[in-house]
Amino acid sequence: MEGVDHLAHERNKSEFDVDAMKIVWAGSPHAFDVSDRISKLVASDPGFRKDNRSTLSRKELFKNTLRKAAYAWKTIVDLRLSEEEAAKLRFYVDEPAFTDLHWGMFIPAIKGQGTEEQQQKWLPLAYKMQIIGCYAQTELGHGSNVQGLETTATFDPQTDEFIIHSPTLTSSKWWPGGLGKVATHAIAYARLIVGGREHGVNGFIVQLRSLEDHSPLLGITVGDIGMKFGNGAYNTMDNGVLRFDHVRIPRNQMLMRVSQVTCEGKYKQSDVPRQLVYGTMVYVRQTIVADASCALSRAVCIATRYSAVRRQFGSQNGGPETQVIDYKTQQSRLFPLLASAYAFRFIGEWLKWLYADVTQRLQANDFSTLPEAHACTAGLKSLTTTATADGIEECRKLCGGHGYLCSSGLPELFAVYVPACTYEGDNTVLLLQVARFLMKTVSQLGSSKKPVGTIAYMTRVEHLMQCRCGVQRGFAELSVDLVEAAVAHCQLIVVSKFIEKLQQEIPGKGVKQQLEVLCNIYALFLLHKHQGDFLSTGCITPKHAALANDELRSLYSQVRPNAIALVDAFNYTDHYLGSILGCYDGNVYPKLYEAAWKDPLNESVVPDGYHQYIRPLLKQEIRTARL
Ligand SMILES: CC(C)(COP(=O)(O)OP(=O)(O)OC[C@H]1O[C@@H](n2cnc3c(N)ncnc32)[C@H](O)[C@@H]1OP(=O)(O)O)[C@@H](O)C(=O)NCCC(=O)NCCSC(=O)/C=C/CCCCCCCCCCCCC(=O)O
Ligand SMILES: Cc1cc2nc3c(=O)[nH]c(=O)nc-3n(C[C@H](O)[C@H](O)[C@H](O)COP(=O)(O)OP(=O)(O)OC[C@H]3O[C@@H](n4cnc5c(N)ncnc54)[C@H](O)[C@@H]3O)c2cc1C
Repeated sequence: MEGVDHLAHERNKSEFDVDAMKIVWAGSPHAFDVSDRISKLVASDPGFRKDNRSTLSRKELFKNTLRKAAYAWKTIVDLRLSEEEAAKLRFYVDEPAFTDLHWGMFIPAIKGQGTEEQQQKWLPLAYKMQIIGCYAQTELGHGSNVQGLETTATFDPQTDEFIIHSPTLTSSKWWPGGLGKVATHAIAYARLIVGGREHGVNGFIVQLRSLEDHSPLLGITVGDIGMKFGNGAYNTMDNGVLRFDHVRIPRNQMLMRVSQVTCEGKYKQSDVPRQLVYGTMVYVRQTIVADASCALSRAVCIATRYSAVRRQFGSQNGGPETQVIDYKTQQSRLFPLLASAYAFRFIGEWLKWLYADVTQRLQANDFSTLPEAHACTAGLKSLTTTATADGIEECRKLCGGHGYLCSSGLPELFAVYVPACTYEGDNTVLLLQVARFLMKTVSQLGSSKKPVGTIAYMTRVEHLMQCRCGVQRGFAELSVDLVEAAVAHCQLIVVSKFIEKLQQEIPGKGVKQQLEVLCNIYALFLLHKHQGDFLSTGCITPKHAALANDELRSLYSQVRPNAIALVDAFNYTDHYLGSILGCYDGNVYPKLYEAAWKDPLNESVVPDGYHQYIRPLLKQEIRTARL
């Protein structure tokens, strides 16, 4: 029945203060207030409805996305929302759109790689959305290999301009979000050529479309690259293709914080690492880690609530069947994902601190922690997105057949999420960067340069020094093992930062105890999953492995009575979850049944096509094959 909380009996089992846990999950009382207020604002406004997406054509879907983005901007302006509240509103609108790239990459690129003067010119236009930007780096022929990009930017000293050109088909920009139909400007990455000499890849602000009638400017060929995975999903985003035919831009539209070109045509490299040109990717990778905890927690919330509602087998003397959340196999699949959602939340908080710290250091020309920041953002982006994509699929399977319905919210969540394993850096390519960082650290063991921070533990692996003198097989030859080592390194960081989180003052009855249980589940689940490595390297004995498995079972039993409360702590509205299986009141079956009849296919009792195709079949009016 509507209005009845079918999960009340589960919520009454909770052994901790859920409201206090909501603050922990949000990060602070202020952050909780903003999230709670904005999520309810979006949920209550029919202008942000999203339950019809799966029935729209691509063009209808995209136009609806533009409408929502404009409506969101009007809401932000009318309500005078702060930058923080505006970002939260776009987050809870929950639809990939050009605004992600405008706010999430175009503006950060100008802030990170533009000079003060360039920031003063372009940021006010971008903040007022008087221009709409995208981040055009990837090309048809190159994405991972940035140094392989082919677009050229040739300086013309006669006119004090750069000539931006796509010399080959494979140099066509391909994938940039927002580019296909909306962006008026791009940060385009191109090979800088001055006086016939190449100076690597740099970013250039290029106007693509007229601000009067939105038509592509002279020399610009631009469009959408076509349908992507899933129906709705990421098809709300106009990932685009872009070709330049000798497009001229003023010299002051090359982002010049890292490198400069003077009007005399002199190239100058600032005394900052060239890799700062990659700074926007580092920024986005750290936001992607926080986003992983959001996506995984959404899937876990749905699967946990539904696992408590769903009963299957086990009826005694006509009594109720067993809740599937009580099966040990369901717990062993679900609870490590619940623990991972919390673990990724805290590692996301730490990574945000690390990024802010390295950014502050960079302003003082202190580049000492840049390599570690690159390795951490790359590795943790890879680790958390892989685990989250796999976790969302596991949550779908945990919900049985109904998990495959669009009304479960899980297929759409999966389809929107999985490109995170690729964009902002293919996950394997990024792990190879971590592996390179680890090998460089090993090569420095024994020198005066002592490993600190997240690699401090490597001082204790002196034996690695010997292997350094051993048979040196190439990095490429050992890359599979090195990628595994990179994953292990990142997992150690996640566990360490979860433990550090527990050293902090955490208010609320039973809250710290619950987090300790989840931290132990996260760590012991990894130990169990990789016990072969731990045993073969002598890190643990078979007895330790058995003890760990026993402890895991005990920990699952400790989580069980708190599972619903632990996902309630995410404080997601039913609107944001977009899932009948995960609805707060657990009133699943009536909602599933009601939703079915809303499908367009049920607008008529007799389906279109019956008279044309089925009736002749049934009436044997179609010549049957000779028997
Ligand atoms: C790193 C590469 C793989 C290789 O680069 P290369 O130049 O060849 O370097 P190497 O030779 O490997 O290494 C040389 C040294 O440089 C060091 N290094 C490398 N990279 C970095 C770095 N980034 N920082 C620091 N140092 C670095 C390296 O360690 C070596 O050091 P050493 O010599 O060993 O000491 C490079 O090619 C690469 O990065 N490839 C990956 C390409 C990539 O990631 N592309 C991404 C394109 S953009 C994209 O995909 C966008 C997707 C959009 C998705 C949407 C995301 C959400 C939007 C944001 C969130 C929403 C916010 C909304 C807010 C709101 O609404 O308000
Ligand atoms: C939804 C989506 C949105 C995107 N948005 C943008 C955007 O806004 N702006 C933008 O510029 N780009 C964007 N991209 C592009 C994205 O950044 C690239 O696709 C990504 O960096 C991967 O590069 P690639 O496609 O060249 O993959 P490849 O590198 O071609 O990957 C193919 C395979 O090769 C392997 N591989 C590659 N190099 C190595 C190596 N050295 N060693 C071992 N294995 C290797 C990879 O691991 C992978 O298995 C987007 C992509 C997607 C899917």
